[in-house]
Amino acid sequence: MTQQKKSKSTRRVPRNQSARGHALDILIAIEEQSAYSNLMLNQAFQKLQLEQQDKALVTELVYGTIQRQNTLDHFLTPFVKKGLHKLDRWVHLLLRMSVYQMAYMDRIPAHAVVNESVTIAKQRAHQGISGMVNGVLRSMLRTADAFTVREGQNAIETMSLQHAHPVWMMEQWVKQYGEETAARIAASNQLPPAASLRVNEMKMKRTELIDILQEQGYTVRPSLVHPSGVVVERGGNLAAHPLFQEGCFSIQDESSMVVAEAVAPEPGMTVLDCCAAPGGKSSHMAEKMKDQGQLIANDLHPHKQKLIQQQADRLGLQSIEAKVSDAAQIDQVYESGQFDRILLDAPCSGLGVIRRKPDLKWNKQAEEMAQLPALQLQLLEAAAALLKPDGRLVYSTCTIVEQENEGVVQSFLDKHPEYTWDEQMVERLPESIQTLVQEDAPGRVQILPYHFQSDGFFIASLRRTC
Ligand SMILES: C[S@@+](CC[C@H](N)C(=O)[O-])C[C@H]1O[C@@H](n2cnc3c(N)ncnc32)[C@H](O)[C@@H]1O
Repeated sequence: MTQQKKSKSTRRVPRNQSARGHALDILIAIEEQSAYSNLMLNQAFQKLQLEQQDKALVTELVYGTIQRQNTLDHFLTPFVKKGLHKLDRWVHLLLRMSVYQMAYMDRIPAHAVVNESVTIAKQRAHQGISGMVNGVLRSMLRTADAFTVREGQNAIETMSLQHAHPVWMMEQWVKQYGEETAARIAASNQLPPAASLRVNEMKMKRTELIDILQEQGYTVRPSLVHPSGVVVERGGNLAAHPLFQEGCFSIQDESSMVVAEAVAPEPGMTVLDCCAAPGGKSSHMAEKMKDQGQLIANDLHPHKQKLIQQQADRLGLQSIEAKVSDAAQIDQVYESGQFDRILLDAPCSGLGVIRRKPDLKWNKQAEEMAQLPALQLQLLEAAAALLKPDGRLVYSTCTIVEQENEGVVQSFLDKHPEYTWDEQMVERLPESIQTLVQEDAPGRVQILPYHFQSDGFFIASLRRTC
């Protein structure tokens, strides 16, 4: 988020707001409260009761303005003579949001953007500010290359402006993946995420769900990633759908669905999910077990236990037991060698889900991320003590950072000769994902956000030999 800004805003808060006015209020609230954009949008929508069309516009303006903030500032800088850092926070955000519409939203005519932005400025402050907003936006429109990225000081800086990511993050990805792949990851992070559903095969077939939703006017298609997945291209909030309430499907990203395939628990087994809330993968595993056996769904935070239980109740899954404990000490809670399968879906930097949470990329610090592998290794070691000989331990994250993924697993294997890569994992994965597995590394897979326009995910499977 931006560092500048006078803490006291000079704005008045108008009543009867337009969709753009609401979007500006949400952007201001996100900055002032350092809040997550998705949570802030949900909260605002509950209060505002907007039409579906306005909701879509507000969502696009909020996500787009946050997604592209460094590029938008780059475009604005030559036109704001006193410097962006001297603007009031809300004026800066209004300018960013206006430039986002002019540079990236074809369907809104530029003059309409200027007029609307000037009206918003007039409603909130004195004429000087609306005059400045008008002047800046109109001179941008008169300048032929106002919305073209200029060369940065080096190739990485130029990429960071073109693809709207912090320089340090682009640097890290170029080092790990090379320039071309890093650019593809960053470019795909700008695309809006599609919603996807996982059908509960205990209650319904995927084709049945697709037929029902299509008849009701939703635009849906089978997932190319997972055989139980359904991608929703148009139609609205499915969390309110009666079939969701009846447990016929869950809302889950397509990459997330692959994790339970790697674990592949069977009916009657004893399974531990170490970091389970809100319960997406626990419920998927329980469904695969046909709800027979015992699935301990553990999380650190007591308030999240309820989320897991609600999920299990909605889906009618009796085999899930929601528990609370610190997974770093979970070897003190259960007997060693107790579990047939263990999943550690570890807390991570989340850099695979930037499409859903664009604020992540501006808030994360490289130093803070550097602490994660030590914690992840500690969690993996505690979990590993609980697995039966010949059992399976799956480690997954929703990040694309090598140190948190293969790096953690390799450090673990170096210290634990009783564990080895599970080379059979590849055979259990959906065909689409098998194509991503490297021939010489069949026990792990890195899904990148551009592969299927789903979340970036790392999945590794380990086998206990003795
Ligand atoms: C990636 S999320 C898990 C998502 C979950 N597996 C699902 O599919 O719905 C990571 C979870 O780890 C939990 N967590 C973080 N540190 C933990 C710890 N030390 N012990 C147990 N859980 C922890 C967080 O509360 C968070 O819910």
